[in-house]
Parts: sequence; C-alpha cells; structure tokens
Amino acid sequence: MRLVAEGLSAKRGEDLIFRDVSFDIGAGEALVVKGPNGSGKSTLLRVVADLLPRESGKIRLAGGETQGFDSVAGACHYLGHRNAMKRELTVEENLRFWKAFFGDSRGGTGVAIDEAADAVGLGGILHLPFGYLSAGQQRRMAMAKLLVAWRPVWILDEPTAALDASAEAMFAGLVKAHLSRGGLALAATHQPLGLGAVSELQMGGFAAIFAEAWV
Ligand SMILES: Nc1ncnc2c1ncn2[C@@H]1O[C@H](COP(=O)(O)OP(=O)(O)OP(=O)(O)O)[C@@H](O)[C@H]1O
Repeated sequence: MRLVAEGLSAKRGEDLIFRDVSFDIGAGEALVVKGPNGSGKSTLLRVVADLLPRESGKIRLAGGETQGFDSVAGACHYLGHRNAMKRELTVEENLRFWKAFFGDSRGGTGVAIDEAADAVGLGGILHLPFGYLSAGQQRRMAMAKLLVAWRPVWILDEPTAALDASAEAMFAGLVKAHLSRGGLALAATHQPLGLGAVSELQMGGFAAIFAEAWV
C-alpha cells in the first residue's frame, strides 16, 4: 500500500496556507513534516485525514493491497494535539471505547487493552480516570489508542510533545514496529522522532507563498 498526495492546497478561513504539496509514502516508510510555527503542518495532516477540506489536489491509497480500505480517512489513525480521551472515564474505558469504535480490519488486528497499556509503560493505571494522569501519561495513553485497532496509516501531529526521554524512545519503538508490520506514518514534529533516516517534507507556509508571489 502507498499513501499518495498530489498537488494539495488548503485554506484556513480566507487564507491560502500551502499549495502544491505532493508526497508518496510506501509501506514501511515514514515522512516527517517540518516547518516553522504556523507553516501549515497541522493543516496538512488534517487535510490528509479528511478532517479539513482541501482546496485542490488529490489524496489516495495506491498499490495492489489496500487492505479493504476505500479511503485514506478510513485507513488512518489520527493523533492530534489533543488526546481524544474522556477525562471522566478510566483509561480502560477510554481504550475500550476506541477499540470497539475502530474495530478490526482486513489488514490486521489490534492488541488487547492491557497489552496496549503495557506497551506504553502504563499497565498499572488502567483503573484511573484519564483526567488524573499527568500530561506525559495522558499522551502515552493516546498512543495506546494507536495499538488497540489496526490502521495502516498513522498520522501524528507533534506526537512526542510532553513526553520525557524514555517515552520518546518508547514511541520511536512503537512507530518502528508499525513500519516493520507494513504500516506507514506521516508525522509533523519540531523534534527528532528517533526513527533514523526518514524522508522530510519542508513546509514554507503562507509567508513563503507571499514572498514567492512578489519576486
Ligand atoms: N480556523 C482558522 N482560521 C483561519 N486561520 C487559521 C485557522 N486555524 C489555523 N489557522 C492559521 O493557519 C496557519 C497554519 O496553522 P497550522 O496549525 O497548520 O500550523 P503548524 O505548522 O501546525 O503550526 P505549529 O508548528 O505552531 O503547530 C496559521 O497561520 C494559523 O494561524
């Protein structure tokens, strides 16, 4: 499977944030999106996940085996700035919800909830309300969400914000395991993800578009 984007452009409000963005990510590969604050990294990721409309361009799954997914949105896990967990529910209840919500797919199955919690180093606190956890623990649990149901495309927006060094290394291991399983990842980040040599996409943002228009 491949994730292919061709000539994407997007607006926020009336402003063109980026234009003519293209990439092609194969199974087992990660693309890291870089750029200064406000350059459109989050906007690009949301457009790819179909959470925001695009102004122009195409996004598609390509390759022979698309694992039964007929859209990129259906094939992806999106980890945004927010953790998408209910503060009042326990960690276990939150993960149980997400596991049932996503369900399994033809391409693979997710791991059990306690296994996912163990994988992010938080096996002992499944009974606690999510709102009791520290910021770093909350982020770890959001990562466990990626594991409870199989989705080949991981879209990750600043995934390691609020994480300590050991959690960063843990997350790098999760992403590498995902890639070795044939998954792929698109990640926006300001800091290295510890994935080794990966392709990078540099966003210039509106300022770059403006400058280009006036040369
Ligand atoms: N709802 C909105 N209406 C208008 N402009 C918006 C809206 N949301 C975001 N923007 C603008 O879109 C631009 C891109 O924002 P985006 O969050 O994609 O940038 P980013 O590269 O992810 O930034 P950061 O590194 O700070 O997370 C910014 O200039 C922002 O002010």
